[in-house]
Amino acid sequence: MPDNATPFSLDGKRVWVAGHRGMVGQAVVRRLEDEPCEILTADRKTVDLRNQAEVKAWLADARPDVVILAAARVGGILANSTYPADFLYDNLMVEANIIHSSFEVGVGKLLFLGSSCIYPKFAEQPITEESLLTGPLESTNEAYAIAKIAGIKLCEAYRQQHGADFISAMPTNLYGPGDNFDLQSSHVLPALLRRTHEAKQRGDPSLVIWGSGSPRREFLHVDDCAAALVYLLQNYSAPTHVNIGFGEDISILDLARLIAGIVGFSGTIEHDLSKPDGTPRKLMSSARLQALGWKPKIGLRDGIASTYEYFVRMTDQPARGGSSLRGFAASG
Ligand SMILES: NC(=O)C1=CN([C@@H]2O[C@H](COP(=O)(O)OP(=O)(O)OC[C@H]3O[C@@H](n4cnc5c(N)ncnc54)[C@H](OP(=O)(O)O)[C@@H]3O)[C@@H](O)[C@H]2O)C=CC1
Ligand SMILES: C[C@H]1O[C@H](OP(=O)(O)OP(=O)(O)OC[C@H]2O[C@@H](n3cnc4c(=O)[nH]c(N)nc43)[C@H](O)[C@@H]2O)[C@@H](O)[C@@H](O)C1=O
Repeated sequence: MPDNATPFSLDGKRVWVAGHRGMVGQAVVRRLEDEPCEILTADRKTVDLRNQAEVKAWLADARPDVVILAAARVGGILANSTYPADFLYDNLMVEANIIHSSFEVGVGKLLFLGSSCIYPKFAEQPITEESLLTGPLESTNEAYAIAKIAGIKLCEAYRQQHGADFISAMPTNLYGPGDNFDLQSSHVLPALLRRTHEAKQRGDPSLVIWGSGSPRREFLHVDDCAAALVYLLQNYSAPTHVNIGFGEDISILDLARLIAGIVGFSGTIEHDLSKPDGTPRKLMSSARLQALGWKPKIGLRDGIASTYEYFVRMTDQPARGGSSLRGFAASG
């Protein structure tokens, strides 16, 4: 069987999960523990992925058969719009270093993770893979989106020029255990879980959400995302990137109401209109992935409820000597 044929077996393979400490990386590691492969990891102190020499040396030494590129500078709407240079530079460097050096050391299969923000701001809904580069991007995350589009194009180019089996997946907005709960830099779902929990604890009469509440987003549990990523590794080999979505979207106001119900907060919801709304709607078509034979299992209500249990468990820990909840100590 040629190297880039499907199905691709992970049996006995050495798989490097780049970004294994992040929300997606942790979920991918959990999922790969069910496969007969060897999982390789390297933390930021060992390899700064923006540093070409460090990435090259690490890959030349570790010699993975498979690379899952789940490392990136990631953040919500405010972080993206406040630090565009960091989001563009870091992500371009991480992708370019890992994709190029993986090719040089002969990695057999590489999976690059992009994001649904690569699509035009006013793309037709649900958004198909063909919408890429058909219109202007949303300004709040243009820098990040351009870096992610460059990553897709790098994978396509190494496939076209060198026959490398490099593929790309575009997950929708994700949530779950291991998420960043920092109120300034996080995405909406972890931010609202934390803010609603704290409002309930304080007995606040109201809760503030950013923007008008009218934008619609599609949310996928990170364990479903990890399952889809491993499925794509095993069953997909082609130039076109593949959307990974949940199949339904929800307005931010309805998400806030859903979270309030799960947390048990009965106050009112108010709006901070100084904060951006971002793209009005982002519902992807996952028809290509479904045609390959994969669909999600975790419903939004159940997924949020289990993520809230995780959050409460983690926030309990300072009393017992220190929290491992990401972004918890850093914000107010
Ligand atoms: N979260 C979401 O809603 C979505 C995420 N994605 C994509 O999924 C991927 C993972 O995202 P997610 O898990 O949420 O992000 P996280 O921020 O949780 O994790 C990112 C990981 O990348 C590592 N990393 C970043 N920069 C460097 C660097 N210079 N050197 C070494 N390691 C680095 C971080 O290391 P450290 O722990 O040391 O900081 C961290 O482990 C990204 O490609 C993202 O674009 C796509 C769609 C939605
Ligand atoms: C995954 C994806 O994530 C980002 O794009 P986004 O979907 O716009 O991000 P978000 O989750 O931060 O916001 C979604 C919506 O929710 C509203 N909102 C309300 N209240 C809070 C709140 O408290 N925090 C945040 N962050 N948003 C809030 C907010 O105003 C917006 O209307 C990019 O990083 C992008 O690059 C990317 O790939």
